[in-house]
Amino acid sequence: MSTIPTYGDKRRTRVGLLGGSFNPAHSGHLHIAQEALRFLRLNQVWLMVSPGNPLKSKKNMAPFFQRLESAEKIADGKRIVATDIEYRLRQRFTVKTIAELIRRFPNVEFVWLMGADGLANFTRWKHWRKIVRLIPIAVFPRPENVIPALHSAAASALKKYYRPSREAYILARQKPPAWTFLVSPQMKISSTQIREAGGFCFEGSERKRIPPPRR
Ligand SMILES: Nc1ncnc2c1ncn2[C@@H]1O[C@H](COP(=O)(O)OP(=O)(O)OP(=O)(O)O)[C@@H](O)[C@H]1O
Ligand SMILES: O=C(O)c1ccc[n+]([C@@H]2O[C@H](COP(=O)([O-])O)[C@@H](O)[C@H]2O)c1
Repeated sequence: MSTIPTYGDKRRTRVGLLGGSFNPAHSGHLHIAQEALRFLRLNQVWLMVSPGNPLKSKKNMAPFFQRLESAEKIADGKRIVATDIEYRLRQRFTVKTIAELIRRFPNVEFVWLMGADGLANFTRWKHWRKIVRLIPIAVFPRPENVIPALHSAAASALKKYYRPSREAYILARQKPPAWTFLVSPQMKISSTQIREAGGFCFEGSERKRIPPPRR
């Protein structure tokens, strides 16, 4: 069982937040977590498993704890940590999660990490402009999503806050709004692909097995 990470509570650290459904986790997630550690000079990346993406259907969504387990499998528990913190906070909206994390971890410099598909849809997220004011954002290229992301309404609205990829190493220290689009290798893999190939099977009800959320 993952707990709310406390590493960074007392020390000044830089943490990348990779929010996701992880339905299931895969090498694409691991790849961007590793790239983020390196390019953004982070101390940790938290694979923050969503209790339920507000924009995604519950159909074909595995129970939370199975998705958490799959994120734990790709994590190393040191620099890449799978966390159920959003479940414990009872939060599904990123804006609220980030505000709460900033409040709870005053010494941590957080960066939001997402694939190019996230930027392409970003204006559909609740209070997306507020998210941008709360936290620097690093976007990772993803096959078939680079052009839609760069031509998205969000990219255009946030143009003046764009920082070149070569400055990624200071992004975590920058006062938001600030975002970058990393120049890094792309991985053609998705959870959808894995599910469609029958690679993530789940059955039964999670309700029987899991304790109620703790805060
Ligand atoms: N191959 C990849 N390259 C870049 N970013 C990725 C990749 N896979 C996932 N991500 C990013 O990781 C975060 C979590 O993704 P998610 O858990 O939804 O995986 P997914 O493969 O996109 O899932 P699905 O196919 O079910 O939509 C998102 O910001 C997403 O853009
Ligand atoms: O807050 C929102 O409105 C919102 C809308 C869509 C996605 N998100 C978050 O984006 C992250 C990636 O989601 P997903 O399902 O594409 O992996 C995850 O942390 C979601 O909670 C958040």
